[in-house]
Amino acid sequence: MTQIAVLAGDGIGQEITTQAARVLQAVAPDLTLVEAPVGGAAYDLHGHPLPQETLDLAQQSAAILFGAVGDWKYDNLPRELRPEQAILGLRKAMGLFANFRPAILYPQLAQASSLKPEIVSGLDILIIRELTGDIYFGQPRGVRVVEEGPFAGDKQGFDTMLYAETEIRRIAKVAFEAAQKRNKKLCSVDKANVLETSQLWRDIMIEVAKDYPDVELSHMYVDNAAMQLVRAPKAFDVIVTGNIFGDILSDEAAMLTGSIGMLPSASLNASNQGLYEPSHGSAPDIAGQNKANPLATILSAAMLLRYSLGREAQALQVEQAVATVLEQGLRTADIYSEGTQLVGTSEMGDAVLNALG
Ligand SMILES: NC(=O)c1ccc[n+]([C@@H]2O[C@H](COP(=O)([O-])OP(=O)(O)OC[C@H]3O[C@@H](n4cnc5c(N)ncnc54)[C@H](O)[C@@H]3O)[C@@H](O)[C@H]2O)c1
Ligand SMILES: CC(C)[C@H](C(=O)O)[C@@H](O)C(=O)O
Ligand SMILES: [Mg+2]
Repeated sequence: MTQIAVLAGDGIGQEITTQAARVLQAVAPDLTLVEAPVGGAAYDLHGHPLPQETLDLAQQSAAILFGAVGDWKYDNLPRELRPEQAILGLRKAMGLFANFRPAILYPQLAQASSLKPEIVSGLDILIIRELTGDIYFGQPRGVRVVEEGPFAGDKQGFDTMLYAETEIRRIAKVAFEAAQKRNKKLCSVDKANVLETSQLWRDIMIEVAKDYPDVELSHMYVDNAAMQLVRAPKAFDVIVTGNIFGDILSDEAAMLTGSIGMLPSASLNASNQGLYEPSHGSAPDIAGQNKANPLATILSAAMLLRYSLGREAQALQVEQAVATVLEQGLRTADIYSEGTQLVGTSEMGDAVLNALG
């Protein structure tokens, strides 16, 4: 029995994972999908965003299909009880350090992108984001009172950006190997002109590059990368970067594809156990209205089939079905343009199911 944990979470999480789970079950009826609460939904039920039973289920499953967590109503809880701790906790507990965020423009969506069609048409880039280190997890962090200097007596918030050599080396290897399978161009994004963490990152990238002479390594500062992503995104092939820069750049790249509702992701650990989720959040502003685009989650399910289960043919079947519904002109509100047909979340799911062939 191959078990998949389905963790829907909050906001649009339930709506989008319902559609992705239907698609997954249709292409792979042998999979056993088991649901568990996570995020704010789990806090409401069990007083914790990542209950032990949910973590156990995730760890015992072949892969995890994840929706999204978070809602403004939990923003005043102590940090360790906020919904976002569930996804951060899963990444950390399962060692899911390698996050793949492919930004691919489906030709049918060239009009939906906020950039001119000629800038984005044919776009196919891969952002590889380190996911278990950096300022997200660095200690110490907290709020203290400043003792001296111009701000003495003030409360001061602080976080620590750090990366160990091993953490950089292992994400570098993943990125070079991914680049080898594509156009053999890897751009490492950092802020080495200012940050020690980034200088070490760059030094290790250069060192690891020696083992991959067929891959062309370049470096770019993150501010420039943010600019180049909207100026000439097709100049990139694979981007590798740290946790916080990758978070920001992947949302930016999402818009190149027409909508954040189109960007899937895979988060893998050393044994290719994986968590699959859209790159977007729980979108509380449109939750419960059948408006959310489920395609990023459906495409995440395709990545699950490919990366955790090695089922390339089924993954392609799902991706082809997504291309078909876009070709048919069906659009959720976020990717709608004149002359196309506006549909809701569940209708989009129905259409993908019908297109599976
Ligand atoms: N991995 C995760 O679970 C995850 C990721 C990002 C944000 N969050 C959380 O989500 C909550 C909302 O955060 P936010 O508003 O900054 O980001 P968000 O990604 O949830 O939403 C940003 C904007 O994009 C729209 N959007 C997002 N997904 C969409 C979809 N599938 N279809 C159509 N439109 C979509 C939303 O309506 C909103 O206008 C916060 O609590 C945040 O912490 C969770
Ligand atoms: C919800 C939040 C913790 C998360 C992150 O910052 O990693 C999200 O923005 C993402 O991109 O998956
Ligand atoms: Mg993010």
